[in-house]
Amino acid sequence: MHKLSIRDLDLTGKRVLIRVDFNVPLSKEGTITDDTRIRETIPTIEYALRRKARVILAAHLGRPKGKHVDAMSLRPVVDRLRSLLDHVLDPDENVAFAPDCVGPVAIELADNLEPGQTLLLENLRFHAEEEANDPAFARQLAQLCDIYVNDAFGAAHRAHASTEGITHFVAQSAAGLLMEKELNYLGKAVAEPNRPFVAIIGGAKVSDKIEVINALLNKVDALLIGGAMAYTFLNAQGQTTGKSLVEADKYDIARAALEKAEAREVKFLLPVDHVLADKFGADAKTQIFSGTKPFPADLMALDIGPETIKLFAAEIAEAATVVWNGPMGVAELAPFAKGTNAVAKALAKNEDAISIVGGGDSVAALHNSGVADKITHISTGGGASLEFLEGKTLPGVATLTDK
Ligand SMILES: Nc1ncnc2c1ncn2[C@@H]1O[C@H](COP(=O)(O)OP(=O)(O)O)[C@@H](O)[C@H]1O
Ligand SMILES: O=C(OP(=O)(O)O)[C@H](O)COP(=O)(O)O
Repeated sequence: MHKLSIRDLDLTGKRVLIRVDFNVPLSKEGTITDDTRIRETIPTIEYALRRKARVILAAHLGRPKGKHVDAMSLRPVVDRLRSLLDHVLDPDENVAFAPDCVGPVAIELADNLEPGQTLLLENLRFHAEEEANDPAFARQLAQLCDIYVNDAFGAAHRAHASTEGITHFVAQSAAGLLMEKELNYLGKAVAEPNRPFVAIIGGAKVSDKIEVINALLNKVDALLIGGAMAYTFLNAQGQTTGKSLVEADKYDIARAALEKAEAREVKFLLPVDHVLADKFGADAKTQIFSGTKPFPADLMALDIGPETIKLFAAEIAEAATVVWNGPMGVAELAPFAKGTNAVAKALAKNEDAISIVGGGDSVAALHNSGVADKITHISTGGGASLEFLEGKTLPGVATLTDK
């Protein structure tokens, strides 16, 4: 990588702001259900603390849309972070928390940090200026630090104030250890992928990821679509899908992708059966529904069905490289986790293939399926890894200081 690395810098005594991706899945009660993203950043934080940096951590959680939302506070992350840093911190040392990511309190807490101490800032996205990449807000973040490090690979596809704007107001911007690891691994894995190359896309961020599908069609031999993403495609093909999540303004993109797949002879597999539910909840009434007839109007699809599982598993068994982002259904609720678990197991079974799984919820689901240790690379980025594989320049990387 031709970008400055945290390893190139003298951190001693400096206020080092590390942008991390702590966008972890939370239970309804607000407990962290998968801490992979926090764990994966520990080497960078530890590296800085051991060199006596004054560490300031900045992150987002969820999509609060510029408002303070209690359920999306980063405060619950403090305890987990403290325990994961136990081997580095003094026994009586705590991770400090700033209730706002900018402003006088954040400045005072950052200035008062001693070398080797850590401060976590409240959710950046409680300010609309973060996603708007507002220069004045970026400058406020920059005022907190002497050096900026981006370790948030999972958010590197966003040109936000904390991932892009801030770099214009600090002297040095470097990649963290996790960022370097992800870029190195993903860069090598897909430069010359072993074929057949299969991509599996699911999840709920349809408008973000549907555009990526078009680009992936230039690279892959087969594309398997599950999760909420599937219903925009089925709808675009004329099937009515009840109350399933669809994004009607994306039909044209969906149709174009289907046509491109046909023209390029890329296998494009959509679910052929579904688990339909009367509501979004663990106690929903469910039924299996197959075929192309209209779904009952009052039901929604929350998982792929058994025939689809067979179809997808057969494709995965033949693959030499598999990239997977986005659960096949609402995997955080047990009645709708079967499809995701089955895909995870199919991936684990194909031990000869290079398998790459990315995304906050996908990785959480992978851990729940009990086969995470059989996956070649678990990435902390879903959308970010897809955009990187597609060959796009990630704004959060492009803007770092050149070596
Ligand atoms: N059929 C579906 N209908 C509604 N939501 C779904 C469906 N399938 C998956 N989801 C939701 O998708 C979310 C994960 O999607 P996404 O954020 O794109 O994945 P990742 O975090 O792995 O990148 C989960 O919260 C899950 O409930
Ligand atoms: O969870 C994330 O992305 P992912 O769901 O694609 O893995 C990142 O933290 C980015 O979050 P965003 O998609 O709300 O910008």
